[in-house]
Formats: sequence, structure tokens, C-alpha cells
Amino acid sequence: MKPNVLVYMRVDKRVIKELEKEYEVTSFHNHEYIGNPDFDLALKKADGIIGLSLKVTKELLDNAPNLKVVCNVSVGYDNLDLEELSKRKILATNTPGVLDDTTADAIFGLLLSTARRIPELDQFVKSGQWDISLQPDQYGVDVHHKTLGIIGMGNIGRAIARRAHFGFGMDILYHNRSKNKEAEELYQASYCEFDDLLTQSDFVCLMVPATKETEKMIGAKEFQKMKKSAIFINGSRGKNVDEEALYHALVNKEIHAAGIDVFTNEPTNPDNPLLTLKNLVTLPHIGSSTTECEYNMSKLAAKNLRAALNGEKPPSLLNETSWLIK
Ligand SMILES: NC(=O)c1ccc[n+]([C@@H]2O[C@H](COP(=O)([O-])OP(=O)(O)OC[C@H]3O[C@@H](n4cnc5c(N)ncnc54)[C@H](O)[C@@H]3O)[C@@H](O)[C@H]2O)c1
Ligand SMILES: O=C(O)[C@H](O)CO
Repeated sequence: MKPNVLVYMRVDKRVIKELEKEYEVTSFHNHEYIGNPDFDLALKKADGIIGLSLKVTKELLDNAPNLKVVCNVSVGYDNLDLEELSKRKILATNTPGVLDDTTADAIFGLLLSTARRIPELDQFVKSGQWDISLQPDQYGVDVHHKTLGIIGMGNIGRAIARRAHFGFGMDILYHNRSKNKEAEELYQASYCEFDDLLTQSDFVCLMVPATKETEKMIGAKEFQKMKKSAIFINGSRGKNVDEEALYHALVNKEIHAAGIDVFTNEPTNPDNPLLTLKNLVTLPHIGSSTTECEYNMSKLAAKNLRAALNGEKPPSLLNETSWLIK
């Protein structure tokens, strides 16, 4: 009998087709799965889960008696209760490395769009308002040769630093759990205490994972420390930022502008007051979502799944201890 695999949201169709050759696959492409009897049945039978951001809680695991592996199609894994998974010796995997450049392109694009007010000016042209010369209050600010502070100098942080250093001649400050040799040697990045980075940067870019430690790590106090001319970019997770404090910082001009790819709750409510602000540029959590990158992420997730279901160690295993216990 073939093992059962539950596919959840945004797994590339070509990868699903391949999986169907080896496994009994049940797919769910809608995130509203709670109370769906088909989902409950698939979960009960599942040997493996592959997908994007399924909230894997103790309660969900109680209803998945056969589960051996959960394969995220994402590098972030704040959707997983890793402790609970490990306790039950269920393997968990993510997709590091394959999305660094794609995500850095998007986050750097967001930085440029915010600084040069690209979405606002695009609307200005398309709505037929471009009939007189531009006014100084429509000008943007320079990006090149400014100081970029990166909080979280991991894989994506370094890909952003590479763009900033080689493409835009920026000076790079960074704050991280530990010093990073590659960033220092190749991109001339200087390690900084958290507060120093906030006070000295023209652009502050947040690229840390969502953990208990990073929850709301940027709030009212942190915005007050930033330059009034600072542009804040969040490419990490919404819960790393106090959204209400961001709103106030933008309205009260404590900082100049912000660009965010992520929100506390996603999809964000259309009534979110942040969406009314001219000095905020947003994206719908799309950092790693190009056709090519989504395919590569799905392929790596499937490789993890296959390895685990074959009793081998998956290439990007998150809970090493579960493997050792086996
Ligand atoms: N917007 C998107 O579409 C998108 C795409 C990919 C990843 N992400 C987010 O970006 C995060 C980073 O991805 P990555 O691949 O670079 O991960 P990574 O693990 O390579 O890098 C994260 C870095 O953050 C540092 N860090 C962790 N906690 C910290 C703290 N409290 N203070 C300072 N530094 C801390 C770590 O030392 C590490 O260097 C992911 O966890 C995910 O949440 C978002
Ligand atoms: O963490 C990631 O890989 C992206 O944010 C997609 O969830």
C-alpha cells in the first residue's frame, strides 16, 4: 500500500504530479480547513504533510496518528510546534538556501519602491494626473551610498547585503546572534549593537525568524530611536513588529516611510489602518514567490518528504534530535 501524503496550499503542480506516482495524495488548496471532514480524514491517514504554513499544533497532531514528517514549503517554520513534533519523533523540514536571491530581490525591490515612491507615482501617471511638472513633495530619497542596517544577517540578510554593497555602494551595518565573516569580508558589513544600528541607519531592514525572542522586537521605543529620515523594511514576519507602533511612527513622522511584505495577520484585514498611509508600501507576503523559486522550494520539500518516508535523513531537517532518537 502506498503511503498517504497530505498536500496543503501552494505546492507546485509538477511536483504534486510526481508525488502522485509514489504516494496516495490528497490536496487542499484552501487555507480554510478547520471543520472540513475531508481534511480531517486525510490528516488521520497522513504519513507525511507537505505544504505552506499549515499551523501544526498539539491539537492537530493529536488527530494525525500516522504522521512521520511535516515538510514546509518555506524557510520560516514559525507555523510548527517543533517541540511537540520532536516529542512525538515526527520529523520537520524547511527549504533554506533555494530562496535567498529571490527573496532578497523582492525585499530590495520593496526598499527601492518605498524610497522612490514607485507605487504612488505609478498611480499618479495611470490616473491621468501627470499634466504639470512634478512637485518637490513627490520626490523620493536616494538609496545609493546610504547606510543600510540589517537585523538578522542570515542567508537572506547576506543576499540583501550583497545587492546593497555591489549594486548600490551602500555602507552596511548589521546585528545578528553572532558575527558573520562572509558579510564582513565580502560586503564590508560592520557588526553593531541593536540600538546603534537603529540610530545610525538610513534604512533598517528586518530579516530575523519569528521566535519568542523576536516577537515585536521593533516597537514604539525602536521607532523613536531611528532617524526621522529612516525607512523601515520588514521582509521577515509580521509578528516581529508591533503594527500599532508602526502606524503611529508613520503618522507622527517619527520615521520617513516603511515597506512591508508581511503582516501580523495574513491576509491582512482590508480595514487595517496601515493600508490608509501614503508613506507605507506593502506586498502580500510574496518575497519568495516567483514561478522558478516556488518550483525549487516545492522540489526541495518533496526531496525532504521522500527521504523521510524512505527512512533516510532529509536534507533540511529541523529537529535533528528526532532523527537521532530513531
Ligand atoms: N517575506 C518572505 O517572503 C520571506 C521569505 C523567506 C524568509 N522569510 C523570513 O525570513 C527569515 C530569515 O530567513 P533566512 O533564510 O535568512 O534565515 P537564517 O536562519 O539564514 O537567518 C536568520 C538570522 O537571524 C538571526 N537571528 C535570529 N534571532 C535573532 C535575534 N533575536 N537577534 C538577532 N539576530 C537573530 C540568526 O542568527 C540568523 O543569522 C525566515 O525565518 C522567514 O521568517 C520571509
Ligand atoms: O519563510 C518563507 O519561506 C516565506 O516567508 C514563505 O512563507
